[in-house]
Amino acid sequence: MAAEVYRHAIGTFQSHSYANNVNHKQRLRNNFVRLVNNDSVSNNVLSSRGARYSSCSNRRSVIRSSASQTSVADPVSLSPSRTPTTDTNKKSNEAALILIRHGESLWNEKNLFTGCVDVPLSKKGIDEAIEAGKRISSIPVDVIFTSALIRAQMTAMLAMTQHRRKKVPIIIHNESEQARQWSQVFSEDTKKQSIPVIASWQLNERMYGELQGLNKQETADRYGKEQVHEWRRSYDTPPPNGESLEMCAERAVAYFRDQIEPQLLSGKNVMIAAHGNSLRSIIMYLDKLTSQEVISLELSTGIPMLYIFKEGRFIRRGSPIGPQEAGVYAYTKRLALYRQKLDEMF
Ligand SMILES: O=C(O)[C@H](O)COP(=O)(O)O
Repeated sequence: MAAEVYRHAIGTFQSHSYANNVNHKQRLRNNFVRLVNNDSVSNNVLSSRGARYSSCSNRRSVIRSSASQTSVADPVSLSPSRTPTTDTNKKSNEAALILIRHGESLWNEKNLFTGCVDVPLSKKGIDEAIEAGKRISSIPVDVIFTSALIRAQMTAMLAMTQHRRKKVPIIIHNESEQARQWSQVFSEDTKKQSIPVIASWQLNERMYGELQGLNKQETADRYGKEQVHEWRRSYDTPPPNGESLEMCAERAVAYFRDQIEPQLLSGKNVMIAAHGNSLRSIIMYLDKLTSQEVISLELSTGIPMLYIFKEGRFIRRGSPIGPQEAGVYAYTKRLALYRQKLDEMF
C-alpha cells in the first residue's frame, strides 16, 4: 500500500508543473520515505520549504477585532476563539487545509481570458467539482472560503454534495445588517449540521485587464507567445490595465493571513475554492516559492490539494486521490481517526 501512496502522490502532481521539477520529485520521494517510516505530521515533509508562521498568533486578533467577520461567523458558529471544532475531537492544533481551483468554466472551455468576469462552470467543470468532492469526501471540513465568483462557489457546493459527513454548506450573508438578520438559523442542531461558506472578493481570480474576454490563442498570435506567457505567468508584469500575480498576491495572501490562518490556528479544517492565480499566490506563500519558481506552477481545474497545518507550519500532503484511497488517510493519525469515525457513523 505504501508504494501505492507514493505512486498516486507522484501521479497527481503530474498535472502540476512541480512534477516536471526533479527536485520536487526528489522531495516527494523523501516525503514518502518519511511517511512510511513515521506516520506523523510532526515530521516536516517540506523541510526545505516548511514555513514558520510565528506571527500567526498576532494576526488572530485581526479576526477577533473585526466586527463584520465575527457577525459573519455567528450564524453557524464560526468564531475561532470560542468554538472548537467538534468533527475531529481535536486535542492538538493540527488542521487540514484543502485548496481547490474551480472546475472548468464555460470560458475555460472556449479558451478565453476570464479574470474577474463571473462565468459559471461548464458541464465538464461540474463533473470535475463532483469528482473533487469524492476525493475529499473523508477529510474533515469545518469552514469553506470561496471567492465572490460563481465558478468557485459552484465548485465548493458541488464538491460538498459528495462529502460523507453530509453537512450542509451555507453561504454567509453579511453584506448588510438586514441580510445578516434575515439569514439567521435558530436551531443549534441545524447549525451543527452546517458548514459556513465565506465568500470574499480577495480570493477572486487575478484581474486580467484588457485581456478579459479575449481568446488566449488569438492573443498569443497577435502579441507573441513570449509576451502572453509573461502576462500570464510572470510574477510582476501585469497584463494591460490588469493585475500582476504580485498585485493579486497582495490581497489574496493578506486575506489568507488575516482571515484563514486564524481558523486553522484554532483547529478548524478549512477548504478554499478559488482560482488559478489567487491560489498560485497562496501556494507561493505556503510553500515559500520564489518569484522564479512560481512561474512554472500550474494548477489544474478541479484537483484538490491537501496541506496539514501544525505548529505554525504548512505541510503539503499531496492530493487526495479518491474516496476509496486508503493512502489519503494515512497522511496523519488524526485523518485516519476521522475516517474511522465516519466509517462507524455512515
Ligand atoms: O482567468 C483566466 O482566464 C483563467 O482562470 C486563468 O488563466 P491563466 O491560466 O491564463 O492565468
